[in-house]
Amino acid sequence: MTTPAAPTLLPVATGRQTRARLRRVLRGRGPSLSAVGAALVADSALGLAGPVATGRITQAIADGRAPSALVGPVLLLAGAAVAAALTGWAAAVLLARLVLPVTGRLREDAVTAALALPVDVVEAGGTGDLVSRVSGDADRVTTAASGALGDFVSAALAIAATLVGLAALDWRFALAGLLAVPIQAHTLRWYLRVSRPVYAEGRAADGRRASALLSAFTALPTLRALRLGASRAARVEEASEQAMTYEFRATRAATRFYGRLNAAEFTGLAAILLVAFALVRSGTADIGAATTAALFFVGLFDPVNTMLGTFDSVQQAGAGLARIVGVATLAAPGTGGTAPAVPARPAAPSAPTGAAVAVRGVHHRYRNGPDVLHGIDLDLPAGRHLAVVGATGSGKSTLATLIAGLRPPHTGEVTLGGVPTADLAVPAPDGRRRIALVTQEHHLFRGTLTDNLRLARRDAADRDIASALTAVGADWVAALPEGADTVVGTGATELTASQVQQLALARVLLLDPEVVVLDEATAEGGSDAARTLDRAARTVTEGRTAVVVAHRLSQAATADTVLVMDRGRVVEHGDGDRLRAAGGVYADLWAAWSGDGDGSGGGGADGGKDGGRAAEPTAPRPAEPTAPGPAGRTGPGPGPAGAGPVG
Ligand SMILES: Nc1ncnc2c1ncn2[C@@H]1O[C@H](COP(=O)(O)OP(=O)(O)OP(=O)(O)O)[C@@H](O)[C@H]1O
Repeated sequence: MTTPAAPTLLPVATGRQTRARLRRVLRGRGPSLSAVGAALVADSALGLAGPVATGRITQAIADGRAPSALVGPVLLLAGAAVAAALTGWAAAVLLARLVLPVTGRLREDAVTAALALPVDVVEAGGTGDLVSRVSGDADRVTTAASGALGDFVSAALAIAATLVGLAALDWRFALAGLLAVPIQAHTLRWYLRVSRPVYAEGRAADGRRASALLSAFTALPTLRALRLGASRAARVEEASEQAMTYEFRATRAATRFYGRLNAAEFTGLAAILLVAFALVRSGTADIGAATTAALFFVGLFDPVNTMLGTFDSVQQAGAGLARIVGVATLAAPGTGGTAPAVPARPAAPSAPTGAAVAVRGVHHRYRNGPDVLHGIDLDLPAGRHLAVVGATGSGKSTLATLIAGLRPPHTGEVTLGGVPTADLAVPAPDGRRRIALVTQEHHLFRGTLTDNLRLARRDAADRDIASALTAVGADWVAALPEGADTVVGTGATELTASQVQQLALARVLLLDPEVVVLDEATAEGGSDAARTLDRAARTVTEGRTAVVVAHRLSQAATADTVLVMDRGRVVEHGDGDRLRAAGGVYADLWAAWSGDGDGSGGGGADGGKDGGRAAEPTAPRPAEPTAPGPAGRTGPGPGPAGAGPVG
């Protein structure tokens, strides 16, 4: 069987990291832990009352005593049963109260950490793997912690109490019972050796299956259009088969494990009965003690099987926990992969001083691919607007995501007010977002339109939402059946791509960031929708530092500076009017665009989309260093010299 092409899975935490994380979340819960321990110990001790009472009853009958002699043991039996029920119930409740907040916190931290992960880490790891960690693994840990863990501890205590009970009857009973231990220990060692890698590989196979499923579902329209459904289904099936293979292997190991445990039970019980026979014959023990000893040992079957059997779930939970903590170690800034965990909220970086953006010597590549940006340098003073133009694939969106801090550059630095923008993905201590990015991807969550906008600011008042909608020209909201309270999204009121884009811009207004990066290209140039979006974009960028990827040249017309990119390099940079006059690449693009119409937006800025004009190789002009311009602006000034390239 061949392995389906799989993304590099996210890392798994080491045992030390996982234990450290557990210690952190359990800190301050000592009293709850003690209460659970006390309830479990009491429950285990009460479990011995049954065999003791039965032994006494057997002895009374063997001695031919009056029925009244049975009253004491029967009362002991009944009392112990009631008390054991109460302690068992208390232990379960106390354990749930301890475990549920702890596992809830673990899951919450994993989700927080996952949301803070750099985009390229998620892309490299596969969204499916991430989803399987914060859902399947987190569920497994919760279930094991509230079920198997309690069973495991109470079984261990029951075993300890029974061994003490056997020794109290006669040390030889305890010794006979211990004969089963080497077989059990050997069985457990064998099982752990065999099953541990099976579980770890099984979890990884689950992650690959989830990734395959997720990518198939997200690409559904494309798969249908290209009739690729069958081949994609075959890949999902292959990933499922791999996951199933591990499940079969785990089941086979578990069956053999329980078979070997039965052999251990048989050996121990046979030894106890032989010792009992010898002790009764020699008069060292009576029938009652022999009965109690045999019942003690039989009573061990369940706890031993439970304890060894819960290794299954405990192991699975351990593997799941290590995978969850692995996400957290990646997300913890500056941990170097050895940090015990992410804090509840990742540490906020130092605050930027001002809203100027600086790009220094930036090269970027996706995973192991070739460089798609080659040595970009750029200075954008606070409050200035930069338009980025260039052919399809020239690196505009990549530069935009680096400036927005969605991913760190491979080499070089992108800063806002002196702080790397990738660190600013975490909101400032005052909850404010410094940078907002509006991309070409539209995200409309099913819910009311208001809910969709409150994603940007949870406490936004209705009037703030109304004024944000007005500012982006979303007059159509008033015509919806319930205005801003209308449920929108799949299966409800559907919105056009341009309307969704307006909502994305309205979100930026609510977010009120210092820097806005716009990389949206929904509307055809020259259409009413394009004009509305251009107006909305101007409103959103007003008073902020702005980077606009100009998919329509109309978007570049009002920028302070224009940056022209070609094949990952800056080939022109400067004032738009002067660049047009300079007769270079931008002038060509402008001519092509305005030639299509009257300059009101008839064509696209992407050379590739315009018949490949700007997609032709463009010879870079001699490099020019970035230097403060005459009016305090940095980078090539607006004069003819400014029409030259930067990088
Ligand atoms: N997530 C990604 N993984 C791998 N390669 C990518 C990724 N995104 C972009 N690229 C590659 O990086 C290069 C630059 O792409 P980018 O999207 O930045 O260009 P662009 O100028 O914005 O193009 P467009 O106008 O079509 O959006 C291209 O070769 C593209 O194939």
